[in-house]
Amino acid sequence: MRREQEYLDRLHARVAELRADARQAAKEALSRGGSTYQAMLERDVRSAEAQGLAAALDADEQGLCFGRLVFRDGSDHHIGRIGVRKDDEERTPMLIDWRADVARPFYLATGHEPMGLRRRRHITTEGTRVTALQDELMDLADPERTGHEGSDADTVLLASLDAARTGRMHDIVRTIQAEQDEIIRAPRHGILVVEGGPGTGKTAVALHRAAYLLYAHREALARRAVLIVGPSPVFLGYIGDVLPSLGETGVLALTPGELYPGVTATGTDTPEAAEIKGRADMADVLARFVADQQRLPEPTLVIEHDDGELYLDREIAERARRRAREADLPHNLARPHFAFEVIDGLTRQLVERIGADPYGGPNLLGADDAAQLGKEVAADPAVHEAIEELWPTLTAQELLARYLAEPTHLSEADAAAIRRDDGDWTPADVPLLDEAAELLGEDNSAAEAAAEGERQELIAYAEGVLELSYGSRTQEFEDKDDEESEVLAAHDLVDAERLAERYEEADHRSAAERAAADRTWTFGHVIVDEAQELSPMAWRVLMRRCPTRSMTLVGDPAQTAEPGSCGDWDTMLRPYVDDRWEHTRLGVNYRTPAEIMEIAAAVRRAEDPAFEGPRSIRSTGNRPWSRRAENTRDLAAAVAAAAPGPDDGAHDAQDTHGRCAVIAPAELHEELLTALPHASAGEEPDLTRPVVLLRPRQAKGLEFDTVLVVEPAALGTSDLYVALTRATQRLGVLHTGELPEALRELGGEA
Ligand SMILES: Nc1ncnc2c1ncn2[C@@H]1O[C@H](COP(=O)(O)OP(=O)(O)OP(=O)(O)O)[C@@H](O)[C@H]1O
Repeated sequence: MRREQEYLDRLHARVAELRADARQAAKEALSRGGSTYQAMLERDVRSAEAQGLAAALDADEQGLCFGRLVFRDGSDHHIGRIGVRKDDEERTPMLIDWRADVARPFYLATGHEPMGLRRRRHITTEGTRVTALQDELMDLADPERTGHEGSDADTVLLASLDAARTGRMHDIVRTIQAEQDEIIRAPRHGILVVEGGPGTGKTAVALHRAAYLLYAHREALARRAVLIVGPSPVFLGYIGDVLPSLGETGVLALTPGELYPGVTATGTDTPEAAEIKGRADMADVLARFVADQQRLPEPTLVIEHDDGELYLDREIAERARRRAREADLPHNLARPHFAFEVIDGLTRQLVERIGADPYGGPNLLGADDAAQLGKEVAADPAVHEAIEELWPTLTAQELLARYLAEPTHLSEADAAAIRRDDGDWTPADVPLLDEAAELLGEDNSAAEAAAEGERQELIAYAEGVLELSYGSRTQEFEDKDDEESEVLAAHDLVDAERLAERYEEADHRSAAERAAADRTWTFGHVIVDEAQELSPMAWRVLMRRCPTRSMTLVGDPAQTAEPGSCGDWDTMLRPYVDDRWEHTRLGVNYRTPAEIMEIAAAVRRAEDPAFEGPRSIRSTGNRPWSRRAENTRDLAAAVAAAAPGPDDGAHDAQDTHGRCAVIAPAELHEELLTALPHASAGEEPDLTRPVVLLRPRQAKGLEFDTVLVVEPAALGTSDLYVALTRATQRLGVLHTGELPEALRELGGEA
């Protein structure tokens, strides 16, 4: 213990040095200029590394070093959440990153397959103090004894599973299990599906996989960033500490409703509307709706022009539309083709009329005259108004708002279900907006004009500076150097352009930050949690964000709650990769004790007799209970009595009370809050509070020491299954009406 403590003290001293260095390096890396692709790449990689290191070093109190591997060949390594090297010539490793190959035996070695190990040590720390050692002898012939042998890795695992929850997810680097390790380190390319029941560590594995990939493919991923998609803002908050504690910051975490930059989906759809909007057919429906915007004049549009009336008739418009469509470009980008053809058609009309030879001879106008007329037609605002009427420039938002106000190409009932005149965007609108943006094409002209404007301003500024210094010269000098000064001005102009370019390069945002603002960004890897919930339209968005199809999808079809989701993996993925995706399964439930899992599985079995839940790794001896109340007010009082009171507070992460969630249908929240004024509730409740009141959907992916499920009969099977499996220790069920059959056997409160 003493020797380990001394080692750790040296390690922490070194980390303190590195922390200061990393902060400085992050600053320097970001301000580094350079115009070449390589320089920008290096900057991104360096800054990601340095920022990550700083973040990981900040988190070092949480157990920087947690293991030690002693090999038969005499080599000996400490394992930790990041790699740390000495400040000597060889940069000798002091701590090996858990992701390095050398560290693998820490997770995989067994008595049967010792992988060259003599001894594996688990080091437990509190802050910077070593509090316990557990040694596993891998070589029974080894005569050395330390007095810490006897326990095995499960002791460490079970202690971590039993610990009180803090409302924030923690990393599991100390105790990654072999089946999880395989998934975490699976090759980057291709689609990997990780399926598993509640509590099997899918989220934990997905996050550690992100950390592993960022480590193993630093260059590629620091530049393109990793996208993590999770079900709700509360969930993203819950998992938000894990990657920074592992030193990784190059990750963008979004909910499916946030995938369209600039749009916040605050509205809600009926389940029916969400299902319709999520159907794969909607891509085709929107494409047809875009084509509907490319109209023909009915009747002929008459345009007052200086040289007489112009008739934009069906024939001109039809030809122009055909030509524009042949260009096979998105709507907004094809518009110039349409405009060109219309102007051409109208000019011909004018030429034929003005130049007509009354005696029937050839047209009297020459090519120059015709060109001049063409220019005038092209400059006429009335012509452009007419073009805009027939082929409007549209944003995705405009198009979708138009569509939702009057949905077409759907059955009457479906159209009625999604019709909406105004109101906020909903999560189900987001994939439609993205689809619309694809169909319309990025209309970058405004952004480009703005960028060009900015560049011109900089050039003008540089010229202004030049003029100032030029003006301050003596007259004599000016006269003499007239020619040269022009050369000088041109020279400075070039510099001004360089300046403008550099201005663009000095974009100090990280790749993840740039990705957040850019709809067309493509990520180096995409991780989707609760992947079973996504609609076919949402998959289209994610596949566009990841053309390399380097993806990890985790989910549990048995927990599917959204009406419009794809349901099974094959339906989800076949359209994109046929059957070229890999399927893995996690089968051990680390969260829910056996007593609770049994009840939850019974709920599912009522619908599907063949259902098998994941196997719980532990039991707690706490029997789940139920309690009936006469009416809603008594129900609320019973919930309040079962939940921790305002003074049993969990005010810091170290407390032992843990966290309690009350999971209840939305209709009951008001009443429950009167009885539980200290509970955190609302759209984004604070999970670190001792009591949290949640709707069933909000509870997805989360976990608590104690869970109180209220009125289970009001929840659908899937929501109920999710709610029941959130507890790590205790479960209570409170109700007024009949219980679902699977819960009727529950005894009373102990
Ligand atoms: N190897 C491990 N060591 C320690 N804890 C683990 C390990 N694997 C999983 N856990 C813990 O088990 C709990 C459940 O993990 P996680 O939330 O990742 O499960 P999940 O499969 O995503 O569950 P759900 O589908 O119910 O949301 C978490 O507290 C996680 O930290």
